[in-house]
Amino acid sequence: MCIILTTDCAQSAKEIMHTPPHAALDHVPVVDIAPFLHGTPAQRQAVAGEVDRINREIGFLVVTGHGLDLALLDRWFEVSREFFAAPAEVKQAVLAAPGTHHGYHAMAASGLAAKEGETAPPDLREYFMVGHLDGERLATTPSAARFHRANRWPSQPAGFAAVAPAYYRAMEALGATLMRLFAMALGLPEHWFDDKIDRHFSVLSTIHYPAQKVEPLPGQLRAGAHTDYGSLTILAPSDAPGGLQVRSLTGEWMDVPYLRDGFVINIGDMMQRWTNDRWRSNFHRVVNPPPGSPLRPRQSIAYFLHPNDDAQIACIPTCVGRDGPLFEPIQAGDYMWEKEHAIAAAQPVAA
Ligand SMILES: O=C(O)CCC(=O)C(=O)O
Ligand SMILES: [Fe+2]
Repeated sequence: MCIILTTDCAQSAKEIMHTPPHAALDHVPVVDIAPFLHGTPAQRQAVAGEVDRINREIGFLVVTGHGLDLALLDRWFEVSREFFAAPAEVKQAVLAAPGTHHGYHAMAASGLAAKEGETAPPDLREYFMVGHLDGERLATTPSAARFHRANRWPSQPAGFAAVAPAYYRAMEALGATLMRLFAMALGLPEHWFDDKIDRHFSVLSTIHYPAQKVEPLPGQLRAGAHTDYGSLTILAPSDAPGGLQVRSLTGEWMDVPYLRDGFVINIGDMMQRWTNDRWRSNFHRVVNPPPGSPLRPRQSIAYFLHPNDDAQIACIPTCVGRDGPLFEPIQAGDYMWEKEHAIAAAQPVAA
């Protein structure tokens, strides 16, 4: 593929690649993206430069100024809470078929740390996943049909089937915006990713971590340490004890700050590979509430942005560096399929 860059742009991308490492971040930074959305070219570039620096170091940031309607987020939290509180048969009726995302995933039935080869007990959470809203139409080839299918909606609560798609659409829009910011951060034309995500197989997961009335098993967490495996994740956390932590460069766990209007954005393994290891897909986990804290559940909502099934994940031209591409090109869907099957094979037995 031929990428046309202006001399300035190519030069600055090259300089970024060879900038010596500076003081490591010891916190997850907050970035206001309003100047990227509404600012001058220089203001937009300043946000992009900051995002590049953060993604190279820790691959996690909290984004504000995104313009998303928080009332929609609150409503999605609310209908999700009602769904998780619904009778068991309501949840069982929409149980995800084995090996698929779409639908309900039962409490402590899987563990994220298993993906990293750990033998930790299953995670103390249950979740419901929504796939592309036009999944049936996009399942045009056997390859695409691995990820695309019809969504299923629970019979309760009544608002679920309307709120979930509305939130999914808001995430599609924010995801596309962030990919444009990422393109600029990588010294690419702003719309470089657009045609690689226009038939995406992103999944939205609404997650419930119940109040812990019984002590967890040794080594058992709300979500075990893992990296995400897509291109980027947009997470809406909630403010409750026992939250999200990210690993620092020196190996310590850092709490991710909670902001009412902040989305936590992180790089996944596929984006690390796409950027030829320029950006970091970092370890994170959700810890248990500290002993003695009030008994409270936690909710979060994660949108995992995956490109089109047939997008080629080959070293991005501005990321080649001195040593050339580190990885073979791979089709996005194949990459994900291999990852997910490795996880399925490594799952602990449900408690
Ligand atoms: O619930 C959270 O805060 C994070 C969840 C997470 O990392 C994941 O589902 O991949
Ligand atoms: Fe994660």
